Amino acid sequence: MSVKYLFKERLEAIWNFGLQQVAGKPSSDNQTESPNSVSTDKTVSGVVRGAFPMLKRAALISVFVNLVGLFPAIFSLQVYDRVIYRSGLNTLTALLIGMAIILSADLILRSFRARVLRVAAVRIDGDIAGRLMNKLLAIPLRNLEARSTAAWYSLFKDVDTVRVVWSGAVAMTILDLPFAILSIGLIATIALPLLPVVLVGLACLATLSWYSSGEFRKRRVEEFMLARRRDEVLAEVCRGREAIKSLVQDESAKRAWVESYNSWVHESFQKNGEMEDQRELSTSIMLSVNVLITAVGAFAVIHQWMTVGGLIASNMLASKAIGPLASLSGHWRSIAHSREATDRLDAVFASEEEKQHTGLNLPLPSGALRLESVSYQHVGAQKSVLNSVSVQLGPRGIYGVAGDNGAGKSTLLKILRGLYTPSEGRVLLDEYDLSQFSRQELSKWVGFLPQTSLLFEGTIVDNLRRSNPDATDEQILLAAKRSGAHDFIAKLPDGYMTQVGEGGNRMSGGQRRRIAITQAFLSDAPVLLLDEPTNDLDFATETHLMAVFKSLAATKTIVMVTHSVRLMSICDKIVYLDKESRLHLGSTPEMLKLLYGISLPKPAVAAPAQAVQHGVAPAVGHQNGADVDAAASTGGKAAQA
Ligand SMILES: Nc1ncnc2c1ncn2[C@@H]1O[C@H](COP(=O)(O)OP(=O)(O)OP(=O)(O)O)[C@@H](O)[C@H]1O
Repeated sequence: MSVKYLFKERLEAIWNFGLQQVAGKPSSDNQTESPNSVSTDKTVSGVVRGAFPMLKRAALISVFVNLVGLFPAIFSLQVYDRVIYRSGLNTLTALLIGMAIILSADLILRSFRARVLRVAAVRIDGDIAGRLMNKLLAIPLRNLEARSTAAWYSLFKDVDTVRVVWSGAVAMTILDLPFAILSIGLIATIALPLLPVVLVGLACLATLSWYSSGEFRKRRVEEFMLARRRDEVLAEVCRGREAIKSLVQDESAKRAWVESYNSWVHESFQKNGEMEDQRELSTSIMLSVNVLITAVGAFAVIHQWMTVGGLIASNMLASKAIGPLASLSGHWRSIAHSREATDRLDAVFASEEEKQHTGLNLPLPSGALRLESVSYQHVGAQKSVLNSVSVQLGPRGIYGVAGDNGAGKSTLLKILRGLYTPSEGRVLLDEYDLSQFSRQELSKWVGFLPQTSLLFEGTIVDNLRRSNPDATDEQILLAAKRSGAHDFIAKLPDGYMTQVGEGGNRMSGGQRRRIAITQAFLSDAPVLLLDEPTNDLDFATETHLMAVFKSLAATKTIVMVTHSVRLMSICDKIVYLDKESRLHLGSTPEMLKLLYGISLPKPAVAAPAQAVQHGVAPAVGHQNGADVDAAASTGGKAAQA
């Protein structure tokens, strides 16, 4: 089976394992020794331990690789001491045939070891990356928001860092290190006078290695911390490209980038300079050892304490004995970086997770929402956004949420959706405390439209199915007609198969909004939470949606945050969040009068043709936008006066 499919299966096993963990079911894989068994140890070292059988296999192959690696030196010894002195051409032929076999075995063993290490490294990478993805999806939104997007993204780079140490040069150096003893033993046997030279070389390299392990001992690689900062700035610049261009913020963007880049490049230049010096020094030590071996060896040969063959062979063996230690000086940095990455990943793996599935199949609630003394404080915020608020919304009807910018309206909606857990108090949906359910369970009961409409690369229909993978084509069509999205989608050359681009950037703001509203409509939940639903929408679409909302409110509880007085006019009640984060509930006419000095005109009942055409009952109430707009402007003027 190809590696591609092997690891696809493994990633699926990790994903299923994550789901079982979330569902609270024990994993049957844990008890078996199948290649896809997933360790229950949630740390990076746990994952590495899972790959121990492969690493042990690589260590075992290393024994043979290192034994076979002694043969070229033995070959030289035989050629110089026996073949040359005795003109033994037959012996030379036999030795050459033997060496050809040994060198072939050496090549096979080395390739095999490299492959075993590569497979172990990919398995370690796949397991950690798979768990990280599971974890990322399970971390509560509040904690996700506490770090920048780039910081989360860089955790996946940490996985690469861990993998690099377990594969390739670093792993091979570590595996070869203990076998230096074999070369030293052979030198002691064939050229004892050279042993002190080799031991002095080893001592010098060990000292250099200890010196170059400073970052490992400090548990901090400054250069990589600064590289993370540089990447964060870069990510922010890329994300804000439109604002930077349109508001001509080039200078400040460049300044922020230059600052982070300079700090990184300064540290990188300095550290790489130190590393290069250390590398050159270790090369010099190795060359000096070779020169000294030749000099001391010549002296010993003259005094017949050893043979010329022993001298040549010892020079080769000395390189094998001290080579891994010399390489280690250059690998400390990767090892230190990997340990730092491991600590960071372990901290994330140990962090709090969202509520897991209860597994219960409860009857659909009627949609009555009740907040009981709810307070909420964001991570790192000085004060609470909501202060002991209590209110009952629904069942059924439309509730508008009004308040100044930053008053906490979106936060309130996220609490009602179960995305934020109250710092104090509780939220009930019918008689159920929301905090007992998982996000997935709640999605069947509570539909949500976020303030910003973010789509994912793919087609329109892909994006719609993301919010309800089981939706039928008919349900998608109905939801799109309700949101007003169908009108523009039907006119696109590729219709529902149109590519939306990265983040939906091939769609206009209003088109993105209509798709996002369709997504919210696709969940047939008894509660619908809408954060500024008609942002970016044209007058006609807003009018159409007002009728749709009114119609849906006959069976659902709709809570919508809005700054639009026109939209507020269709609400049954309005919740107002004041500057002290307190909540006030009143009827729409009463609150509009109180907040904006607007008196609503008499209800008009003309339903928009589009809404009726899409099977939506006529809206009742104050949906006559023109009247409200006129009233709003009068009210605004009155308030100003
Ligand atoms: N992730 C966050 N971390 C820290 N503070 C936050 C976070 N999100 C919002 N806040 C703060 O919480 C307060 C309420 O924010 P929220 O988005 O709920 O306000 P809002 O009433 O919806 O505002 P607007 O009308 O401008 O959309 C603000 O002071 C904001 O700075």
